[in-house]
Amino acid sequence: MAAVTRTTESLTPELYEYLVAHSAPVDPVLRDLADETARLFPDSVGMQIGPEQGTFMTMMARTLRARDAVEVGTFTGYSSICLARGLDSRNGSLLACDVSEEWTDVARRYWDLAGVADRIELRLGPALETLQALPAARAFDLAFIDADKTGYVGYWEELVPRMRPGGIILVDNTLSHGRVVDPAEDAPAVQGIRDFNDTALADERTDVVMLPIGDGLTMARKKD
Ligand SMILES: C[S@@+](CC[C@H](N)C(=O)[O-])C[C@H]1O[C@@H](n2cnc3c(N)ncnc32)[C@H](O)[C@@H]1O
Repeated sequence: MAAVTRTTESLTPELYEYLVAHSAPVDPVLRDLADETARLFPDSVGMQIGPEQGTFMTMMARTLRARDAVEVGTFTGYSSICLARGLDSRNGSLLACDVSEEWTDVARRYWDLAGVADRIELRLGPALETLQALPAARAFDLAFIDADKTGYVGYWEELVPRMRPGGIILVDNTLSHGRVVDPAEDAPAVQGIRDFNDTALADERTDVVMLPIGDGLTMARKKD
């Protein structure tokens, strides 16, 4: 292994709180959405991205001046609102893919409240089929993958060719809560993430960095 010059700090709960408090504040719509999701779906609320990740994704969309974005795994809409807010306000569009009508019904309500409903198109159904059915010319500046972990390699293979040069793919949960490095861990979801991480690293069409945001956020840039 190459010499390590400096490592990332481990975050204590106090440090994490400080980090969130010193990032752009979460607005009332996202706060209400997080609260309602916790109330309606207490066993699933952990699937939602955290506030600093949401802010980072909005900034990423703005920095890229992204017009066309796609999300694989929408749930109740937190990450889709963060992405949509960063898109070009005149002609930005986000294709949101999910299988759950129940969860995305909540998302639809909050897209209205956040004022981004006009720039989000929801497609219900297995996301791999949705992506495979897109017209050949459909291209993206920004993509976010956050659905079934065993499907990540398939989503990657569909999305990389559709990314514009310089486009960014963000991929969630790439540390699998630390389980990626546990040799005794052989759950399909963890193996799916390991396979994805190896696939992305070996892919010569992109440059990749894993960021210690949330449960690990991989950022891949399509080469020019
Ligand atoms: C981790 S959650 C997404 C969380 C969301 N990005 C957020 O920040 O609130 C994963 C989502 O993927 C969806 N999903 C699971 N398998 C899927 C599939 N094959 N195709 C499309 N969506 C799928 C689930 O219904 C769920 O809403």
